[in-house]
Amino acid sequence: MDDRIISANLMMEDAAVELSLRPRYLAEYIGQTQVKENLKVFIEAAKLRKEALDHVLLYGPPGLGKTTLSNIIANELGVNLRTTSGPAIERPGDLAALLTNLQEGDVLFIDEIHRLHRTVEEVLYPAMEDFALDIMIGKGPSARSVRLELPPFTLIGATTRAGLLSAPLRDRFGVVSRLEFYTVDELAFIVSRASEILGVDIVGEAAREIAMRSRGTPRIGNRLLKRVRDFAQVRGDGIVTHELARYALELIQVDPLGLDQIDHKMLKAMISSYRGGPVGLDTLAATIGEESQTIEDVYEPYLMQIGFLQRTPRGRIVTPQAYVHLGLPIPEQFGGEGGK
Ligand SMILES: Nc1ncnc2c1ncn2[C@@H]1O[C@H](COP(=O)(O)OP(=O)(O)OP(=O)(O)O)[C@@H](O)[C@H]1O
Repeated sequence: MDDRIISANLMMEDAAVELSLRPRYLAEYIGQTQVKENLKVFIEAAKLRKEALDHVLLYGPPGLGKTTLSNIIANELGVNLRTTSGPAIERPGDLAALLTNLQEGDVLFIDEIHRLHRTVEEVLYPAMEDFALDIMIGKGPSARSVRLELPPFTLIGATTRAGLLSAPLRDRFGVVSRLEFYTVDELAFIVSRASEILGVDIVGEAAREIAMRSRGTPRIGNRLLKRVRDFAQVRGDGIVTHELARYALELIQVDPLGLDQIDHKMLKAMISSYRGGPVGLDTLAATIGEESQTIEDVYEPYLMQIGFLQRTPRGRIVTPQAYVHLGLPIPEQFGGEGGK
């Protein structure tokens, strides 16, 4: 179970709050400027032509706002949104049922689209390309295929692993957008906005402190805000001051760059057992008792983003910046004093 407070994955406790915090229009959606600007034009053009928007693929690490953006796209287009996920569509018939229930221009959102079954994916190709379903009727020699027309619709696919998408599926998306980690300024804005909605009294520096420790991810920012609010209510007078935010974040063991105990454990294990690397992903996973895929999808992207880890063909390497952050001497191969 992934229950780290700095996990970008959706947790049970997030669900209700996220609904209330989710921006509903592009104008309220903070950051991701490039993606937003492009979408604004494509949405406007589709509306002018009274056509369905081209299919959209959103990819990037978890918690950056793919689901939120899909809701916004449907809202801006003024159409219905149907939501499902790759693993939830077990048989081609399940997808056919979803598709035949769409109205003209509707948005179908498929989260984790890289996990679609191959047989389901094949049904999706003609649906995306020609707005048609090819259905097999009968069995054996008398079997024949019947083509069913679908209303024009927009498929939005979301994935954390664009590399796992098959080429034919990827090619059928007209718009492919990569979501990036958020800057501290953007996150501070998101945390302040969430505080307003949740009725939390917070000073600007405290929102910024939370933002700095949110690993570039709004979902984490919102979660840290809720925990800090608890401390303000129980240990303080309800107001989230800078001092209180720092105190609470220290107690919940999220360091000034948003690293938790597991990040520290992983980096330290790489340093003490493998002299900082290179170390292979599977070896690393076994050493710290985590799944390789979790390390690769969830933890590593942020450590690479802040320049603490580097991926090389021979494995992962801890960078000098990480040694400095952990308060360890920089090794000789980086021109440091090493353990001397
Ligand atoms: N640009 C943004 N501005 C304001 N809040 C945001 C933004 N992006 C995301 N959020 C907040 O972060 C929460 C998580 O976003 P969302 O559920 O869309 O992430 P996601 O990328 O779909 O993650 P996953 O696919 O892992 O569920 C939302 O409820 C929303 O409150």
